[in-house]
Amino acid sequence: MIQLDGVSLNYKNDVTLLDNVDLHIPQGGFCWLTGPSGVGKSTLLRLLHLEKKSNTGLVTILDTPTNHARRSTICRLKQRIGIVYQDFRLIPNLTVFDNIALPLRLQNADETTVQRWTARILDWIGLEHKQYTYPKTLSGGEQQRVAIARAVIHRPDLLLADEPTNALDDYQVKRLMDLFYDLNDLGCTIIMATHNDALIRQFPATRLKLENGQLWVNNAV
Ligand SMILES: Nc1ncnc2c1ncn2[C@@H]1O[C@H](COP(=O)(O)OP(=O)(O)OP(=O)(O)O)[C@@H](O)[C@H]1O
Repeated sequence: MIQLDGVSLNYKNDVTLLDNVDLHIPQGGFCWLTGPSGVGKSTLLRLLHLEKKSNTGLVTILDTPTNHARRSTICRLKQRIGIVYQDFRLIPNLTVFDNIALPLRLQNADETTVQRWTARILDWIGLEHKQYTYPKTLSGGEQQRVAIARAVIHRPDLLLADEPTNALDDYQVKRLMDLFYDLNDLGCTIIMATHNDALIRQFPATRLKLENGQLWVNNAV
């Protein structure tokens, strides 16, 4: 379960992005996060990923109150979260294989598991032939597929995705949504920021709309 109670958030001397926001998402929920450009969607995802602290209010992630949590608790929680950044944030001096394998290695998975799971997901994203290359040699769409693979390889309990379809073609978008639905069926909570209304219409789910510091929740009919 994800819960925000009276959460406010702003960058120094800047407008309030979240103004006393309450939110409850049950485990296994699937939500679209929408709102005009610059309204704070990426920042909200960073808050849920425990990279950014709120100014006030309580933040509960995967049933764990985080405000006064120890650093070790936060580290363990973060290992249960997958995130696809809008700008991918692949690690430039790691190969495609090592970028994707990173979450498993951070969990100290044994190397046989690392090799097997990474090979499987490389096959799924169609980039086995590029596994020994570095991110800067990839196209935007290829980088996005690597970022998606890295976000899901450790089967997270919470998946945060910031416009993960931007650089993908229609075929890849359909496969991505199938993957996200499969993960969601396994109990993963998914929050996906998008500007793509057609995608939302095609795949109805709860819609969180962020505007003027308020988060409006619309359940899919
Ligand atoms: N590190 C930062 N320091 C100061 N201000 C920031 C920082 N990161 C983002 N902002 C500001 O916070 C506001 C919200 O940015 P954010 O990226 O969260 O919006 P967004 O809704 O995701 O936008 P978009 O849809 O265009 O991706 C913007 O005005 C942005 O300039």
